[in-house]
Amino acid sequence: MKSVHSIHERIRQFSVMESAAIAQILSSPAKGLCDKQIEANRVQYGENQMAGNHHDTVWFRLRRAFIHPFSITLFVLAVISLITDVFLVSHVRRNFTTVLIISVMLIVSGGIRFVQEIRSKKIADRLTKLVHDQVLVRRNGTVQAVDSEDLVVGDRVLLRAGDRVPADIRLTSVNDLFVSQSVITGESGVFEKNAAPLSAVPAEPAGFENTVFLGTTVTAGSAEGIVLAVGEDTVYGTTSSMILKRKNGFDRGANSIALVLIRFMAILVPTVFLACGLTKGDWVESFLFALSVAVGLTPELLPMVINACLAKGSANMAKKQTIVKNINAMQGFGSMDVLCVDKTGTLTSDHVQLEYYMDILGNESQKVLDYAMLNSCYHTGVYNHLDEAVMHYKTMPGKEAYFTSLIGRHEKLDELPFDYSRKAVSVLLSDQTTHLLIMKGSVDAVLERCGAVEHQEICYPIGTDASRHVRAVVDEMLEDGMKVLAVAYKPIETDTVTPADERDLILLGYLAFFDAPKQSAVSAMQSLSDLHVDIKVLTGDQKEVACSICRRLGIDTSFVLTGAQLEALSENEMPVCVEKATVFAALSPKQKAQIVQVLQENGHTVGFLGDGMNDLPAVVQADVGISVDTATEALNESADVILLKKDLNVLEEGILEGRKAFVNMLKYVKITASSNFGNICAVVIASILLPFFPMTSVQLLLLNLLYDSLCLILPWDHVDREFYKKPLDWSGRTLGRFMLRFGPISSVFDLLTFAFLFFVLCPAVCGGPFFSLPPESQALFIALFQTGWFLESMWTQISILHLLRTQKLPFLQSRPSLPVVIVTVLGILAFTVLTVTPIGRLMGLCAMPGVYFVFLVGIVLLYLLCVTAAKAIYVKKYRNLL
Ligand SMILES: Nc1ncnc2c1ncn2[C@@H]1O[C@H](COP(=O)(O)OP(=O)(O)OP(=O)(O)O)[C@@H](O)[C@H]1O
Ligand SMILES: [Mg+2]
Repeated sequence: MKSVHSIHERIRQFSVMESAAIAQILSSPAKGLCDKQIEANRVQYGENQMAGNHHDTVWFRLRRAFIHPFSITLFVLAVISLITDVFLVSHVRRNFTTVLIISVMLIVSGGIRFVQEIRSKKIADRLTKLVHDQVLVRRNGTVQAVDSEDLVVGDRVLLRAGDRVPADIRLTSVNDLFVSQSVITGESGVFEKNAAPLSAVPAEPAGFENTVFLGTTVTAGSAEGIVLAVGEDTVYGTTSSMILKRKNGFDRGANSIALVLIRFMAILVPTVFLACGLTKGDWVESFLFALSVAVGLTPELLPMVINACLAKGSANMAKKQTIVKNINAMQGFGSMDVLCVDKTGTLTSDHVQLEYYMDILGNESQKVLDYAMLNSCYHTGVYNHLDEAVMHYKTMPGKEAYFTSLIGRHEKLDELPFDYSRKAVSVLLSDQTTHLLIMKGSVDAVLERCGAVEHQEICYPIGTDASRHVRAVVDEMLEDGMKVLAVAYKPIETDTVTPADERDLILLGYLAFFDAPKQSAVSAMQSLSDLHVDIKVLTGDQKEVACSICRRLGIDTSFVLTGAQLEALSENEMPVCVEKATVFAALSPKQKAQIVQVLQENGHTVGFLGDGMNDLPAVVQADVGISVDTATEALNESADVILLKKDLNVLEEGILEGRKAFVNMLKYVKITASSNFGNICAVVIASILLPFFPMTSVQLLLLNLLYDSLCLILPWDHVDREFYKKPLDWSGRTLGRFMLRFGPISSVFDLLTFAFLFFVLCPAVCGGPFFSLPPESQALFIALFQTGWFLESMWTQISILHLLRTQKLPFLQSRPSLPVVIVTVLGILAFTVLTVTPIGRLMGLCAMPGVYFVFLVGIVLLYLLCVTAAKAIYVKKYRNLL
């Protein structure tokens, strides 16, 4: 096994070399690789893909379609029958039919699976293409955008703020490059990188100051570098399986379902084996029969039905502006009961406007705007809506020349990029005569670094009095829901800046941004709360602004928690307070994630919708991380779901689709498992009482396969509103009770059928009770009995599907979709006809006398009546059917 951090030898060696030497060794000229070299390097150093993606090929799907417990059981049966029916018997008695039938079943079931898998894969591929990661590289002398998976060692990559680093890259030139590499090293905070060779090879990834690693994010600046390692050779590739947080809610649910079924099997299968073995003495046949029972009990098409439901759901969501990147997150969508959102763009319009630029007393001031413009223009961090709003002034008619000349007169020397814990950004500029440090940021962050205030070109030392004045001006704007930033500056001698220089600044004034509350958010929130999804607002903005906006949108602001208050909470208070509050303000990125985590620990399935770099930790932490397509690449890369439009209404539709897919999955699992369980119980009893097997292994498997194939239509079924008006639980928790309530009812009717067949119908047709008959008539007796049960099982299973797919009266109050009706009706007809065809005869089935169908209709109706009553009791007791 590889060590936790395995740094590729090439990266280690090259870290101490000049970049020109590296370029020569990797034959990577300054104008980039040529096509021939790209292919050569791909062959030599490999592709930029992780193992998981590689293996998801057509071959992989083919293997998955054909190798699983169901097909293996069939295969074992085929081999055994090959030995007993073909090899061990004389030439004349040789019989290939069973082997043939089983082989056909194998191919058909694998084929259906395969087609379905390929369809799902196609949908998934199409969706991921929509959100593909693109990188800028220099190739053939031009700069072009390519998929990050196409990168090869030796490529020259260009990086900008907001990018997710696409490979392990040695930097060749940098421009104030800052990266956040917590994915690799676990340390939070941003680190500056440079392009100079190191003096010695460091031991830890954190020490490689001239290398950026796959998976880390560029928070500020820009750079160019040569790719040294791709795919699994990267540090991320060797550690990702350990570090990457898996969204495993889905697997957890699937496992808990499997566990319930395994428990049932563990009891039933040995019972069948022993019962048959002891009563019939044929242990080999009993073993095969028990094996088929085990297979019969599993909803073996479950993975396929799930895939089909999820793929169908995600395709529907794509039509509604929601792209599901991680298909397993669909389940999260179905069970999500708390949705955390940020403020800008979600609750407010996305167009933030700079409304006022003013001095410390609140009068308009051109100097404040000029300094803000210089700051926004020259810092190279991830741009957000605030910078855009400032820069917008540059394009105003008549102002362009003024601002262009202002910016032209200044030259940038250095910067301290924006980060969400400091909540401020500084740039160091030179205007030929002096060096000027200009800072803009949250009022608190800037004010605590100021030693003086400036009014009409005169500086006054800051006193307690001044800060009270400052507060008065700012508070008024905050109350109106404005976002306020402070601007400060100081002349400085040096050519570079460090955080220590950010003190004794002179406060110049404020910028007030207006961000109108979005009226459509009100109705969206109402419909989300109708769907029982709680909304919580998590913002980095000040409490006053957040409250003002929330109040205008009708969000409860009676209990608001700020970042500082959150920090002061004890371990016991935390879960209670987080549960109670609906608005959280002045949060750091880490606190956003912390809140999501606390909510998860409280038992919620949490979604998080955000669009900034500061939302990244929370998006990763959430069960469903949602971002917007205009968000930075790093965020989109980590999100499970991407909205093409940042709008809560879009999300509501997504949630509904998720839940519908989910209901159809649950229908399949619960209905199939319970009717299989009922059948198996009847088999156990019958095999003890009867002198022969109530059904052959092959018949049992065929019944199972036919029924399950019909269920493949379920993803296309309508879903009743009652089922999706609340978040759903994906687990085996209620599966057991569902099976135990509905399964035995079907067993009772199976046993009634057995009695009718054994004591009435078969003796009447064959001319006497079983034991009094000669062997040929006994064979007919058995065939009639087995066919009778085959039909009864099939008819009841299909009709029960219609009964249990809804809480209401089937057909009258809740209609299944047309495809479901067609498939099930045709299914019943086809399988009934099958019993009189030559294929049916090969499987030991035979034509039933007409009178049996009269009995069959009667017994199915009686069965449906009983289940309807049981359903009413079940719904009354547990309030929900599925
Ligand atoms: N470009 C910027 N320059 C200076 N300061 C900034 C900038 N962007 C944000 N800030 C400061 O950081 C704080 C938090 O940022 P922001 O309001 O974007 O957080 P947020 O959680 O993303 O908010 P929202 O919920 O509205 O999206 C702001 O209130 C502001 O003080
Ligand atoms: Mg934001």
